[in-house]
Amino acid sequence: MVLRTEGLTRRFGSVVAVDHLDLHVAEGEIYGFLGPNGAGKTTTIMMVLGLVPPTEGRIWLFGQPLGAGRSPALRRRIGVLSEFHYLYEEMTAQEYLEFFARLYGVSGARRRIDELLERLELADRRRELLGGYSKGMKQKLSLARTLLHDPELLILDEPVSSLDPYGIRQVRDLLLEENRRGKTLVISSHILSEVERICHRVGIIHRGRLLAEDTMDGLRTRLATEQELEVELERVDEPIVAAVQAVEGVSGVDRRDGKLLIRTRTGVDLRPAISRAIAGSGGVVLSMQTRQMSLEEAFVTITENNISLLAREGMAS
Ligand SMILES: Nc1ncnc2c1ncn2[C@@H]1O[C@H](COP(=O)(O)OP(=O)(O)OP(=O)(O)O)[C@@H](O)[C@H]1O
Repeated sequence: MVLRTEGLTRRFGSVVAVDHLDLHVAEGEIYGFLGPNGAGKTTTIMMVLGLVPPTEGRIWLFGQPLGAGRSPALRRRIGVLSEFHYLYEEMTAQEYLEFFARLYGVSGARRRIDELLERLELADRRRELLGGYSKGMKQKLSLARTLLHDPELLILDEPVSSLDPYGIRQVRDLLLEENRRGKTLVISSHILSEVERICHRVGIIHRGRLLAEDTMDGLRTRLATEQELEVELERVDEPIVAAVQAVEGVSGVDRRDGKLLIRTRTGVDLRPAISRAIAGSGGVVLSMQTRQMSLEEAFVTITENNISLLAREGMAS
């Protein structure tokens, strides 16, 4: 495990920002750390970085327990992109990266800086003062700084919050490449469609508690209380709809654009029974597709509607 926490807790007065969190991030994985505003993501990251002391609980980084002091050797193995990065407005991008390269003692800094600026399409703007940079450009430059010393573990707090879709794609491609080179990534975000695209596993945190920690597929399966089947028919009529509605396990049927949208419970495959019901009413099935629940839907479900359900099921401690 690159990162592990056990019973990690942080209180601010009467507020429990992080509540007995057990996280597991394995080497080489891209881990999405998701949660709504105020869920406790930043506080968790600050504790992992040794910037905020935990009230209770323990943290291991690269298998070593995190002590009270911040070890410089440990810091060098981690790259952090936080929302609070301060950029020196009177420096150019080139000067800024050279400054940090010297600070970190990066060898082969010139090539690394060139490569990162090229990858993030900032190379043409490298001689401009950062005061004139847009928010998106600043965010990309902060990411370049985070990657500069080639850290093994990247902790990225909302890495694409200021980026347009094109910038998001650039950053995503760069992060995927870092991961292919063996880097472990922890990405805290609420931009779910992007996280969904690159994370191997996600942890969902709400009010400081971990509601779920699972692979994307596992999470979808566990979160979806209903799934939807989209059935295309040669023709749709009322007897067919009635026959489908009568199939046990079907909770609703809608007609849209000559198709049937059938809601069913998860965990049961009703396709054979539905096919038989349609055929028995004289219908002909042209195609049948199960619609996957996106993480965005899962996330909305988990944070707004299904918390008590999840708590009851004991999906996470
Ligand atoms: N220094 C502090 N003093 C008091 N309360 C704090 C402090 N830092 C965080 N909190 C509280 O702890 C809770 C968790 O906040 P945190 O910033 O960790 O959430 P987050 O998931 O990062 O949210 P966001 O997505 O909005 O950044 C919130 O209720 C917040 O108000």
